[in-house]
Amino acid sequence: MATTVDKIKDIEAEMAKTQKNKATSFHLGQLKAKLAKLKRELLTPTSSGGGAGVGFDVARTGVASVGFIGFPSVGKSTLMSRLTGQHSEAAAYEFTTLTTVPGQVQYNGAKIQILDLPGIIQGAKDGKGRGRQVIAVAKTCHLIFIVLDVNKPLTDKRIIEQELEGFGIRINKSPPNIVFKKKDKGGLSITSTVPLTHIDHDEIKAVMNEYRIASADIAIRCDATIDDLIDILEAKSRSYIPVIYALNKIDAISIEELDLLYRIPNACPISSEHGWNVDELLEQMWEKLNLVRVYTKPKGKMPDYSAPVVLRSSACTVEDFVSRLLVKLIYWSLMVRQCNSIHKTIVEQFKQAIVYGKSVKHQPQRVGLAHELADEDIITIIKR
Ligand SMILES: Nc1nc2c(ncn2[C@@H]2O[C@H](COP(=O)(O)OP(=O)(O)OP(=O)(O)O)[C@@H](O)[C@H]2O)c(=O)[nH]1
Ligand SMILES: [K+]
Ligand SMILES: [Mg+2]
Repeated sequence: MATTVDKIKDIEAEMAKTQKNKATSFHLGQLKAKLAKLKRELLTPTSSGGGAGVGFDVARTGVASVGFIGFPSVGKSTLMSRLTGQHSEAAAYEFTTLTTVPGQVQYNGAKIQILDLPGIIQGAKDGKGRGRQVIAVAKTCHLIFIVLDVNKPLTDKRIIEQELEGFGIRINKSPPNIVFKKKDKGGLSITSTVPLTHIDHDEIKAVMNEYRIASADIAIRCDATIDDLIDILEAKSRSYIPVIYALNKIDAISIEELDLLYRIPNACPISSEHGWNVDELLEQMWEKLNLVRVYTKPKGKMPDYSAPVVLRSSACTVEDFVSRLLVKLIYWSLMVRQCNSIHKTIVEQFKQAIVYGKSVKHQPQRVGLAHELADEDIITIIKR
């Protein structure tokens, strides 16, 4: 019986020899949808393999995690030790690192977890080496550093991107602006707010047919490709993750070569060994993570600027803030054995919050639990 990998190869071969035109667009749409389904099958963790495994899953700490992806010996572990002070074995031979090595960096008052990972090789997404487990860990990170050795061909960059994309990771991209709503009846209704230059309705129908979707509203609000549409249908297995290209070992190249590297978007040239430009890398990391620092101000007192509560921008409401405080409080009360004194959660006791900062129009402003906080806001919680 043909394996999933064989089936994928067959479809890719057929797509390569099919020219794109009006007559073939239905067929091509169908092939793309089939391919996406097979790839999902390949990457879904089963008891017999796939997913993360022993030595790969580590406890998550901090407000966000950053994973390192790269070919062997590009300097991932050297960078890890440089950033965190946590030693990760580095050596001149390939596959020095064999498991996930966690470390932590404290930046702007936020604890950020750093995950040094084993090197991957081309074909990792198809099950070569431990690449699948490694990329599975990266897929759960909030930011990925693609570490590249500047002495090696720049085509390595593209190969790594393809490996990540093949795993459902979308790099430095937000989800396509397509609103998809499945219905019980009424057929397919396809509308678009911009001219579609990459897809026609035949292709869309072929994809829907392959996914056995007979009735749905599809509102396309960008010049989408068929891959964008499939990304929406496969939303559960897609992760949109920011990436920084850490271009390592610049100590080994000329100034002229270095100039060229500065033109690459989302990149940061560094030397892990010498610590060159690592500050810039941390700054870029901070920007990409888009974290929200909130300072607490006890009523009638000055704000506490020494220890912000740090939230991710995807969960930064007053309620998220309060829950975080609660976690800290429970932890603290466990430490001093006062569990019984916290019988009511702060959320239950919450009356309102008084906020100063970028998230509010008036300084200060009274807000409720659903209010979204912004970076460097100051908050006072008023209890019932
Ligand atoms: N010249 C130079 N060499 C470096 C730099 N960073 C790392 N190296 C060297 O590159 C080699 C590989 O470094 P590692 O940190 O082990 O690389 P890795 O990517 O973790 O390798 P694997 O774990 O095997 O995938 C070592 O000999 C390092 O000393 C750098 O900035 N400049
Ligand atoms: K190495
Ligand atoms: Mg290593």
